[in-house]
Amino acid sequence: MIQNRYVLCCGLFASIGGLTFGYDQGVIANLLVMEDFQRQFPASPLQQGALTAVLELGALSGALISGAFSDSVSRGRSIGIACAVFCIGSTLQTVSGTLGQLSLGRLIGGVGIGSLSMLCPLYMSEISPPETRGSLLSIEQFSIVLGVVFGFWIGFFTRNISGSWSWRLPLAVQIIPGLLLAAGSFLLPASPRFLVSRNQINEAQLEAALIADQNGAPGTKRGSIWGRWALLFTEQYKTQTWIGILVMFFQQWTGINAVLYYAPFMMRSMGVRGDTVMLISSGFVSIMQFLSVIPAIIYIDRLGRRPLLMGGAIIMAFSHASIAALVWYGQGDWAAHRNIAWSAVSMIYLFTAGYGGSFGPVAWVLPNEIFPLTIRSQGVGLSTASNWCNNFLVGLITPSLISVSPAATYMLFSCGCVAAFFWSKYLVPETRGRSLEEMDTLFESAVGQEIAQRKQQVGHRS
Ligand SMILES: O[C@H]1[C@H](O)[C@@H](O)[C@H](O)[C@@H](O)[C@H]1O
Repeated sequence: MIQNRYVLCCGLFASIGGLTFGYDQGVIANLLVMEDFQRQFPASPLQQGALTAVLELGALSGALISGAFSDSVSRGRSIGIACAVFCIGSTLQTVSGTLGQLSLGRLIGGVGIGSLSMLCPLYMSEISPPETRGSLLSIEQFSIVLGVVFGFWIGFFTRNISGSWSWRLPLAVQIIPGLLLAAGSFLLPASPRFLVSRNQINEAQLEAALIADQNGAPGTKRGSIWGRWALLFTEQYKTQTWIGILVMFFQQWTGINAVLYYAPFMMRSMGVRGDTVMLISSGFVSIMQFLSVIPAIIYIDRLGRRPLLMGGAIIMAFSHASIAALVWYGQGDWAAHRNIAWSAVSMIYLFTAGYGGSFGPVAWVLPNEIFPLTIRSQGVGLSTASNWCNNFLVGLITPSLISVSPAATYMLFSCGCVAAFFWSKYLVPETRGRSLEEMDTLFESAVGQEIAQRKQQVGHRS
């Protein structure tokens, strides 16, 4: 990857989008327990849940809206617009004085985040060569988790500032990456001519050439927006569409967010108290997620996507099942079962490591490499929407499940991981090292022909 510094720099820069996504997820855990925040926004448990969920619903619409419209303007311009929406939402959150304003800010910010979570990996996939596409796209996950780590620790350190700056400051900080990406987005779209001259013809060039070509060269007509959405479910493309939707479905039903959002709750039920709860649950869980994505970035293009998915699914299924057994055994009296409690905590870390090296990054890689150019924005938009939709559903049902039976909750997620294993083994084709053209043979579609034709057109015009 280092060999192609230009691609790496553009990819790294675009991955700032992931940072905004993770930051928002990381920061909320701390805000909800801050004194001044609770005084300013007294909220029932239901309202607290709604405050978390409203961002996910905004993000879900953001991903779908961008999927529909990002073909009308360049990828770079779309990223710029999404950043502007994100910054407006973040500013509103920072200055808000009522729960309504704060929720509106999170809704608007969510639309920006959802759009960025779809647009940035899409852009990254289009500029990267096949040999390093997996690693480059895994940087999206790296950025998301780096954002979670920053969000958590910034909130953790500002929580003792007196007055409303304790929570306004961490909310304001997120505007910085938003502004940075917005400013840089104007430089992002690569010039086809420039890349062709460097012998780096790939999807980014094709896209840029298509956008520049308002009338569309012969054979490049892309149909109406609705027509392209409908194409997703035709015989020719439905395999890719379902892989995109399901990889995000399984990512969420591994239970990662149940662990992230509700780990403090579980730690408390094990008798751990005070700041330590936050630290060892949210704080260290996110650090573990961050550390475990590093081997995935290094090995994803050597080992392939499927081995990572299958290996991760086994580790996660085992960890969840062990937690279920330990919790079931020890929950009656944690004080008498301290070792069991700490074994369960260590299984949470094992689960997170398994997730961080598999479904965490791979779910951001796969959807971005399997769709043909004609329907790529819509396909990636729908897959990303599946991420947010399932994220929302898991968040919605987990508290009720845990209140009924924590052990059964972990067993449910263990079953999700077992299903994810069989799905990866039997239904996911290996995309490692294949150029986007070669996806044809995998999916038996005409994608490659379309791309090859476009490349020729770009080559001729340059
Ligand atoms: O890949 C990300 C990441 O793992 C986040 O920590 C999680 O909160 C998201 O839901 C997921 O899509």
